[in-house]
Amino acid sequence: MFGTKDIGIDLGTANTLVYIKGKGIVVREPSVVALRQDTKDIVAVGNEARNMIGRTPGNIVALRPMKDGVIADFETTSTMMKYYMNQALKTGSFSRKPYVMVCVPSGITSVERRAVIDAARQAGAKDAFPIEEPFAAAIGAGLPVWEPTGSMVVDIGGGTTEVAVISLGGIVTSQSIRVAGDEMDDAIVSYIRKQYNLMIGERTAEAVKMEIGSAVAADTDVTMEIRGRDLLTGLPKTIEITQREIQIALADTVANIIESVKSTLEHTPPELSADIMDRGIVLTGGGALLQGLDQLMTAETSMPVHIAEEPLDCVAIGTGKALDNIDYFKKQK
Ligand SMILES: Nc1ncnc2c1ncn2[C@@H]1O[C@H](COP(=O)(O)OP(=O)(O)OP(=O)(O)O)[C@@H](O)[C@H]1O
Repeated sequence: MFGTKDIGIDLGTANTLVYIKGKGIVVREPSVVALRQDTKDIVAVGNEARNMIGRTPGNIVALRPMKDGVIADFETTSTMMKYYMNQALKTGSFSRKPYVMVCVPSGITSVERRAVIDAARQAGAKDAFPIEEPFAAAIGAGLPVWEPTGSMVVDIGGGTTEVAVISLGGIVTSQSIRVAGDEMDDAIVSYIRKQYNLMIGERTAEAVKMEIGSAVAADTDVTMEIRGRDLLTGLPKTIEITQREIQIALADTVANIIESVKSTLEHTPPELSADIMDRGIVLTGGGALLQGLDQLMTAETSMPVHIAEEPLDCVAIGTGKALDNIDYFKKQK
């Protein structure tokens, strides 16, 4: 049995969360880094860097190093992780070097995975272990992953949607698609551009999605004002859009996510399908919060669908809880 100060890190494409056993989530920041372009020196990390997206002068760039589920810029990713780990280490006195469990996006290569683990060691871990995202999400959602029963989790993050069926501590069947929250934002940007000749930023699109986005037949009375740049005049302009329009804008992306759930179910052994039928499909990740997505998925799959409690925190909590079974991960290594 290990001490209560081990660390779980959810290195997500959109958000990075750090969980300390016995303390809960101590860091929750966007996975964004601002760099000076010429020297590559880091100017800001997290919220401060996020506020710079789309607003930087020429020599500074604010970027999401893991956007799209792949590590585009590996050194920056490692530096960002070390920065967050150090922040977490500062929040408590550690009697010894902590064990660290890191959840990495499933799109990354084994070389990149290795490098993330090395970066955690360099940042002060006694040892570090990788954990697969849907597995961590399922643990965090409270699913009985170690038991001989089928559980299905759909983790809809920023860059990727992971669909997995888990039983007896292993992933039986899974799918990972690069369609998730970011793609919803892009769909809103392109809808507004086509319909209104208005260019809006990705942060505005995300705000629209969170406020009035919907996966099901939506209300034309629910509206929101948005600001952007008129592509014809080049001047700033404000328009009003309806929830129904955003539902139309998001329809293809939502259909892709539901399609991957259906096809994973088709590849699921019948005994496990029966278990999932009883327990229901569990949605985690920020995308689970899209209004009506659970309803639509229920209608399309004929399965019960539940949104996990605190969907944005499931992966981080799962990495932390996985530390209770650290022997299992040591053996896997
Ligand atoms: N209320 C909401 N409605 C719709 N989408 C939301 C809501 N809240 C957050 N999101 C979206 O959830 C996504 C972030 O989710 P999350 O933090 O789970 O991703 P991540 O773990 O960083 O990414 P990945 O799983 O790809 O590594 C963002 O695209 C964000 O816009």
